[in-house]
Amino acid sequence: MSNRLLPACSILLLAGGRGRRMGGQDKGLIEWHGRPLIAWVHETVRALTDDLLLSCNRNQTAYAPYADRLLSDEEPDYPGPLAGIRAGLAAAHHDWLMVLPCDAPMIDALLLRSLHAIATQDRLHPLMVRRSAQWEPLFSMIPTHLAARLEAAWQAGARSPRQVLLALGSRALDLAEDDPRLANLNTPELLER
Ligand SMILES: Nc1nc2c(ncn2[C@@H]2O[C@H](COP(=O)(O)OP(=O)(O)OP(=O)(O)O)[C@@H](O)[C@H]2O)c(=O)[nH]1
Ligand SMILES: [Mg+2]
Repeated sequence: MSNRLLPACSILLLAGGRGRRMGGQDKGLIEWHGRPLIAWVHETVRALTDDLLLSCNRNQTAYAPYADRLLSDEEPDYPGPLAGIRAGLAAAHHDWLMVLPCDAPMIDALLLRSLHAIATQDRLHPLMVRRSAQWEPLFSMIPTHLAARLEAAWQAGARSPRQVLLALGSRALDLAEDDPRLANLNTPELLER
């Protein structure tokens, strides 16, 4: 069961950020309990897809072992995670794109299987994790046939993944606000945990 591919699902790991709160470090490559953050996420997702994409804007050589294909943003200067999602949707080989951040090392495969199972009950809409009232577009599933609509939103100036996925009719997967599997490591203090 745990080694089974998620049907029709590409996975995109987002590691294309500036890492300002980490002093400008490339967050996915920061070590946490002896390994880069991206290695923890990679270990969890590797067996789930045969189309593993990774969005990064620097250090391509270091990231290469953690994906089948690397993508980078078309626009310079870090336009935000929607740029990575846009590139991922255009590149994905499968009907669905699962989007995950590079800095959530405690994400687990059971949660990702649930996200996939619930999303694929409905072929039309994205599914986003929601914690209390907070939508989390970087833990999401997007049907790749929505690429053209996302592209239109991008061309119209949209840059917020949350707003775009809501406009595309995203459904919610409700999880507890303090669900440890979703913990994001955004600052050096959090790395001490
Ligand atoms: N492709 C791409 N991904 C991004 C961009 N900005 C952020 N991300 C990714 O989106 C996810 C969530 O972003 P943040 O947690 O804010 O990370 P960050 O932007 O590197 O960090 P801060 O500069 O401190 O906000 C991370 O996995 C980032 O790598 C971007 O401009 N392009
Ligand atoms: Mg950011």
